[in-house]
Amino acid sequence: MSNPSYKIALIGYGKMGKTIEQLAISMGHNIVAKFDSNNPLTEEKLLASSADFAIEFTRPEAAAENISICAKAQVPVAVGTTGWLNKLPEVKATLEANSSKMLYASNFSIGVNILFEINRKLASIMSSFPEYGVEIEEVHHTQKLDAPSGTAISLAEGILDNIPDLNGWSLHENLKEDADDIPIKAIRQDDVKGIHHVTYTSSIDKIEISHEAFNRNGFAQGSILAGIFLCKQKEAGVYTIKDFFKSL
Ligand SMILES: NC(=O)C1=CN([C@@H]2O[C@H](COP(=O)(O)OP(=O)(O)OC[C@H]3O[C@@H](n4cnc5c(N)ncnc54)[C@H](O)[C@@H]3O)[C@@H](O)[C@H]2O)C=CC1
Ligand SMILES: O=C(O)C1=N[C@H](C(=O)O)C[C@H](O)C1
Repeated sequence: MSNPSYKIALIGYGKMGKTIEQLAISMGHNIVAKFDSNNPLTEEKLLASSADFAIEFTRPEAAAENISICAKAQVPVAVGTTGWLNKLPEVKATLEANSSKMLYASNFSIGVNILFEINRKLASIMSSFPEYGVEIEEVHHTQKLDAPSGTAISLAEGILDNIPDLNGWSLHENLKEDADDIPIKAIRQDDVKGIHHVTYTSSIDKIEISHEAFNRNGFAQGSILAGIFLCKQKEAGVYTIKDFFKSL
C-alpha cells in the first residue's frame, strides 16, 4: 500500500516554507494553503483549506497567535519557529481549551536530535569533572532574528539538567564575572544553515561535540513527519520531538 497523501497548510513561506513545499510534494503530499506576511493566517482561511495539519515557520513575534488560530480551528500544527517560548503557557491553555494538538521542536533534524542525546550523556559524565568549563557556540545566516538559537537553548537545557552546579545560560557578551551560567556565543555569518558546538575545556585539554546542517532538508523532513505523527495522536495537547522519535 502506498503512503497516504496529506493536505498541508504552510504558515510561513520563507526559506523553510519553500523547502518544505518542495519536499512535501516530492513525498506525494499536497500543499493546500500558504500563509505569510502578505497573506496572514485566519481561522476561516485555514478551515477552508481542509488541511490535515499545518506547519509553522514564521517569526518569534508571530508564532503564538498562529498556533492559537490552529488550535481554534482544531488543525494540528508542527511548529518550528523559535524565540517564542515565553508565550508557551498561554498557547498551552488555548490548545487545551480547544482540544487541539501541537508539536514544537527547536530543531526538527534527526542529526541535531542525536546531538541532543549525546549532549545529555556527555553532560552527565562531565558533572564529575568540575575542572572543565563548558560553553556553546552557534553560527547562523545573517537573516536570523533571534539569538541564541532555539537549538543552542535546548543544548544548554540538556546540560543544566545533568550538571546541577550550573545555574542557567547567558549570551556570551552578557555573561557576568564568576557567573555559574553557560556562555552561548551566537555568530551570524553569510548563509550558514546552522552550526552548533558544545565544548568542555580544562587547563589540560578540551572535549567538543558539534553538528552542521548543510541545507534545510533535515528540518523540513522532520517537520513533515512530525505533522503526520500529530494526525495519528488521539490525545490533545503539546507533543515534543522526543514523543515523535519514540514513535519511529
Ligand atoms: N525548528 C527547526 O528545525 C527550525 C526552525 N527555524 C525557525 O523557523 C523560523 C523561520 O525561519 P525561516 O523560514 O528561515 O525564516 P524566513 O524569514 O525565511 O521566513 C519567515 C516567513 O514567515 C512569514 N511571516 C512572518 N510573520 C508572519 C505571520 N504573522 N503569519 C504568517 N507568516 C508570517 C514571512 O513572510 C516569511 O515568509 C525562525 O524562527 C527559525 O529560527 C528555522 C529552521 C529550522
Ligand atoms: O533560523 C534558522 O535558520 C534556524 N533556527 C533554528 C534554531 O533557532 O535553532 C534551527 C536551525 O538551527 C536553523
